[in-house]
Amino acid sequence: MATPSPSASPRSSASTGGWSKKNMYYKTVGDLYLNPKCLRTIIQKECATKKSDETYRKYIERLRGSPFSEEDWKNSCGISSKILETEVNADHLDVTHLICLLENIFPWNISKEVHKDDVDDPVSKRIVQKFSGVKDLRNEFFDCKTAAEDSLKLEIRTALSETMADVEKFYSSRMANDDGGGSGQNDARENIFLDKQCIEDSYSMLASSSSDKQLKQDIKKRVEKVILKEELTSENDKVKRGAVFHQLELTINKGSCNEVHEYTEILKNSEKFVVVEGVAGSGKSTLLTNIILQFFELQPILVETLEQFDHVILFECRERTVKTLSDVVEQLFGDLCSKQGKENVLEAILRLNVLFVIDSFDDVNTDSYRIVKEIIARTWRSGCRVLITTRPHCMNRLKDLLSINDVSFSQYGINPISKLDDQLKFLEKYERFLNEDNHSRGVTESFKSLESELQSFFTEPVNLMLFRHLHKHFPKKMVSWPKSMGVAFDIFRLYRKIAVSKLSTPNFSERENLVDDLFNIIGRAALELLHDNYVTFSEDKYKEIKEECKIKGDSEDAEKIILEVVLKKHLPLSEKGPQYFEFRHKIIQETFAAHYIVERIFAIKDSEKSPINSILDETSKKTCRDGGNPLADASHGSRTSPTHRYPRQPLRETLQYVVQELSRRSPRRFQRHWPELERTLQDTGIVAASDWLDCLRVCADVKLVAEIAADEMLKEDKDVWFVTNGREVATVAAMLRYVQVTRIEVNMRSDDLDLTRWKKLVGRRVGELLLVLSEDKGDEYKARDDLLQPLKESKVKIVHFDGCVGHPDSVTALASKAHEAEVNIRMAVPLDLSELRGKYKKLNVRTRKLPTDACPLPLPDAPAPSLQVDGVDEKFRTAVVHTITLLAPQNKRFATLKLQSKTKLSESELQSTLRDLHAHGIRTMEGDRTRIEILKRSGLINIYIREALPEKVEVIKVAE
Ligand SMILES: Nc1ncnc2c1ncn2[C@@H]1O[C@H](COP(=O)(O)OP(=O)(O)OP(=O)(O)O)[C@@H](O)[C@H]1O
Repeated sequence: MATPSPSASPRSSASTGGWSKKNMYYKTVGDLYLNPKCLRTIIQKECATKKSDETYRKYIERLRGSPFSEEDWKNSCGISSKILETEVNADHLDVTHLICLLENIFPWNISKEVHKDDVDDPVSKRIVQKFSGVKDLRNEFFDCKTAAEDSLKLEIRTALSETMADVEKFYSSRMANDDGGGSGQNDARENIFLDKQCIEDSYSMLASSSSDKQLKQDIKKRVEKVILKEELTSENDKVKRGAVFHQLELTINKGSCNEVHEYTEILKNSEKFVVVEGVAGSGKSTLLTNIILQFFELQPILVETLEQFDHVILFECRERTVKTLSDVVEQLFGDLCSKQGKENVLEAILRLNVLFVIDSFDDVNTDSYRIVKEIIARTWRSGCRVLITTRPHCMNRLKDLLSINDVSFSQYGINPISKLDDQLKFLEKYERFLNEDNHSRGVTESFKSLESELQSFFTEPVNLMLFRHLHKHFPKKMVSWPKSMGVAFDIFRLYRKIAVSKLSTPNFSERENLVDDLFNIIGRAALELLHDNYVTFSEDKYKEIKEECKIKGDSEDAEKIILEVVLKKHLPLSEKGPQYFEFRHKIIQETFAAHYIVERIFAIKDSEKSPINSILDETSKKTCRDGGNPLADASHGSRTSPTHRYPRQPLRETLQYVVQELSRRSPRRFQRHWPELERTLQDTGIVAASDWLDCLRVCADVKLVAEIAADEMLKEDKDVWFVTNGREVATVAAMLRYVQVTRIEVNMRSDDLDLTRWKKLVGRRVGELLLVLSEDKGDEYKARDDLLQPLKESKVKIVHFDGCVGHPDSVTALASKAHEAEVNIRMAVPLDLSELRGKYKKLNVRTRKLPTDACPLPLPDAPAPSLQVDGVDEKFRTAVVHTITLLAPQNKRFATLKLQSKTKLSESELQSTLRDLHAHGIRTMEGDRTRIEILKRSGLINIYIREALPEKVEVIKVAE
């Protein structure tokens, strides 16, 4: 291994002149990457007769001449059996699986005389053993980083070079036997071994402070040029992304509730993979670009632990200009790659701490899917991490891919922007940046004046952006905007208006007709591209659309303007990479395609039997590109109608927008075409309950969709429906029209709950309801009594309530519907809870100190309630005793008593408090003896008061 020259010392050790421990560590990690590399090359040689689409299981079965029984297969391959059953490419296999493959292939190749001289004392067997040895050392190294620093590193290197030497000998003699030596031998060597020196040199370049700085500067310049700003429309409204970025919240789903996190915590945990799932337009790509801008210090760094990465590499799955991961690397490190070779540079990069940022897994094509798999396989045991986004319907597919590769990951969802305050902040940022203060007041005022139900439709950034644009173009119409969840049709109307305004033809209706003709062409192109799974397309395709528009358009200008309005040129990060084109947003492509289908439906004669299928079949016939859709089979497999030539999965959202637009424009036509539409939706993979729920989110006001979603939920025995955000309030309310289930569990921030939608849900619910209303930290005593009022007139049965209550009417509402319930109340003001008597099986009350002049408000006594006093401060004794005695039930018995304080309370004060309470006759049912318990982590204090009062009250600290 070459020793780095002083000039190439990495930046972290620039002052000391030597390699830092971190860099040595990653250098060794890098060496270990030669191990799988070498293994893969051997596999390729040993599998010379394997067909490219043949799985390894099938290949081994072919070698042995008979299929495996399931048991034999599992015995032969153990944990690798699953992946070898489906994988066809060694690049996607990790060391464990590669070794297993070699173990299974060598014996057959020996018996089949591929290695005829290797029968006695087989060298191949020793090679496999040696690789296993390196693998064990490698695992030890990764599991124990401290030990890895010293002797282990040496051992690894020795074992690795011995293995390599054996491999080289083994294959060299074979090559010599095969073709008499000469050039063949060298070729064989080159195939097996990467150029270590080049890797070393690239690594030095990437890791040394001066050249790394230069490389980063070069990339930074391109990032600045390509992603620092976003062009919103063609109307000269470029914004600096950092200035308008709304701090999104992320959620982690914990069963029935969502845990909310700031987006800045996204890399805080240590999982190798972080998956961010979000509906169309929820801000996934924007989040990633924001992280990239932070990494290159084009914005202040807020994302925790981002600084620990040496490089960030962006890969967009909709890309079609690269075929391998080394191509992706070449896009960024072009010069270095032309000197050292892109594969060597990639190997060097994998020794560093690199964050791979992969956007839109749902858009993968055959090539980009291969690259994603390569990233998974090659970053599995390195210092690299991966951040990947997807729309929800491909989440399961991504999960399968990760789990088949044994990759653990954390999964976040993007929280909808539900609070009015946040929605306004989002809008204001854009207007302030675009320097449209007066207009801004207009936009935000206009938004404020919308009915709250309408406001609650704008929970995705893309919708809020649309609101801005619509306000600008249809200011008067905003008030009368229809209360449908969908905005797709409005997107289309907006673009039509912008396009019409760009034309110079004096006659308005002529302009409109021209735009309609041109949008028809663009809509058809949008559909054809989506049909073939293309979100980005080449310049040739762009020119083709342009030519067609030219034929239709009266003037060349018209077609130019319109293409500029709807499409955009995508600038690649790489200087030399080919440019490509796309719609301004995928949603725009989808809405244009949907509009095209709807227009065709309108134009078709009533007698036409299956208009939607005819339109789609016609599209299939026209398109001849093989867009490759690796997710199609797995995500809906047998659900795809065998009668269609191509999978229709890429049209999933488009057809949902068709439902939305058609039902809005012509309920009669919609009813008539629904049976066919339903089947077509199924062909796109909308089959399971979760798929229909997804569809319902887009068209919640479409009764037919709600009915199917509800039915599917029941068919799948989903007898408890969970509601964790505003979207689910709407979808569950829609389904409740048709079906009642055993229980509905609502667990969300009260701020995210829109009153109008909530009233609908409560009004339609008959039966059990679990209601947990949480507040942001610090706001635990903010009551939303308005949310409890609708309970009064409802037919719900509250079985669990957790929330803050601030008015006696809310207690009455709760008491009227609670039955055998667990009730956890935070009292915002002193309240009489006696109405709850007989309604609960457990009552936990939290309160702050009551005012000195408050009168007694005894809690019900059976079953004994629990009480927690929050916000206890240093001089607490009197106030705490006063509060507890005022709330004590008639029999003075509490189940438990707790105090919560932000500051450390003095033990003697606590002991005196307990004595005072004892003197007032207060007792607790829990606790074997009188004592005080301080919980170490939370600081919560349990007070146990039994009859016997020891002279010195024990204060003990316990771990939770
Ligand atoms: N956090 C944000 N702050 C400000 N604007 C945002 C934010 N997120 C998204 N936007 C705006 O909304 C638009 C749509 O967002 P984005 O493209 O990131 O959504 P997406 O989830 O990646 O959509 P898709 O799944 O359709 O690809 C962006 O072009 C941007 O203008």
